[in-house]
Amino acid sequence: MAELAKLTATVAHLEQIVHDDGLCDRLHEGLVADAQLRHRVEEALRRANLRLQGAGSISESLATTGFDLAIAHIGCQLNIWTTLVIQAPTAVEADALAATAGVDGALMLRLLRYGAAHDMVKQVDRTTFRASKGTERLAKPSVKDAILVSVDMLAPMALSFPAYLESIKRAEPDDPNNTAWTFSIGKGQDMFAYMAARPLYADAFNRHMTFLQENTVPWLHNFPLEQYMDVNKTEDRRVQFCDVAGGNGHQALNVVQKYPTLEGRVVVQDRPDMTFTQHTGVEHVSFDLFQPNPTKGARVYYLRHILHDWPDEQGRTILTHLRAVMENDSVIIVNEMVIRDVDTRHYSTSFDISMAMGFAAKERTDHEWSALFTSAGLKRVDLVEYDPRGMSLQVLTPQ
Ligand SMILES: C[S@@+](CC[C@H](N)C(=O)[O-])C[C@H]1O[C@@H](n2cnc3c(N)ncnc32)[C@H](O)[C@@H]1O
Repeated sequence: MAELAKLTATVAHLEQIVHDDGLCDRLHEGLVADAQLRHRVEEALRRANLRLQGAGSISESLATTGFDLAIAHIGCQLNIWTTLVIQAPTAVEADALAATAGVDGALMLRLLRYGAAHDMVKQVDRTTFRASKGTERLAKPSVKDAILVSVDMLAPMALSFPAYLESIKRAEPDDPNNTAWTFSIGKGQDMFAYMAARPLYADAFNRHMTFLQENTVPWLHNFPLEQYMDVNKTEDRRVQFCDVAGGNGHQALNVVQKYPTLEGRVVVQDRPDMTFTQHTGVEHVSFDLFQPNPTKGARVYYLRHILHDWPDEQGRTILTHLRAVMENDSVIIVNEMVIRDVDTRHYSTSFDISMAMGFAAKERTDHEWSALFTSAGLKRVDLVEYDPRGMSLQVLTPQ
């Protein structure tokens, strides 16, 4: 069959990529610079793999879904990835790694063999391993943070989702006080309050939120934010940019860095129990999303990954509080996913389901966003998709 011959040639090309580190690195660099192509490659490889699998393969991959996460986490806990990266390019005997980590030698060999089959390490011979690109990635603090949050928080929450849905009689989740999270790990406490009481997770989560932007096209690259702020005005202490529930302020920092002549104030608001990173040029203000906003008349109120954490009723309250403190020339800029109605993708639908689990909230379609804004007395005057995975900027003014 001609199609099989074609597939054989495609697979041979992919195998060549997999086995040639230099080629892999060059392609990786190219994809970092081309987000559209990177997204197409990710989707095409993932979907082709799913489409070509038989029922047996699908049940095997579903049955082993959590294994990569578990082994990646064990590797972090035992410092396997960092040790291999420090030793690189020298290869290390499994026994030596086992002795350093205080683990049984035979077990270490099996963990490393799994790692080699899943691109976490490179196997040199029967008992020797060295760092690969995959090991370097696993050794990055940001990846370690994501693994920790996933193992201790997200994965257990996801596995409780079926039982939780039964407990709410299969309704669409819409109560932020009763979510798969509060039902399982949170034991009644919402995720933000849970993390605020546990700095290990709050810090990892905040660093993860900062890291998220590394995998998307930076929103400030092509967006003319200067149209909405007074970037060159002197002696004006008006708030120019207010990052509403901005976490540790990394987005506001990007604004200060992009507009060094910005004279007005840049403010980051978040919960009083949230620990902030101090950034030069960025002020911190404690606030509550559900109380009147203390920062009046800012030029820009910016919300990234906030409204997707809340159902419509709470989203409307958040926007109404902002609407109440806007001046005639103020805008709200919402940096969120606009999820497609059809031809949906892995990234956006995964986020959507995780919002349902964690917060009884959702990623919204174009239509759902418009309805939410209108219900809060706002109108959308611009919509720019800046990332191929659907991340978009929506500019709102009072109606
Ligand atoms: C998903 S994070 C997004 C953080 C930041 N905007 C970003 O894009 O990295 C949600 C933020 O909302 C804050 N938050 C949650 N509930 C809040 C409340 N009731 N009042 C103020 N901030 C809140 C959290 O502390 C957290 O920093």
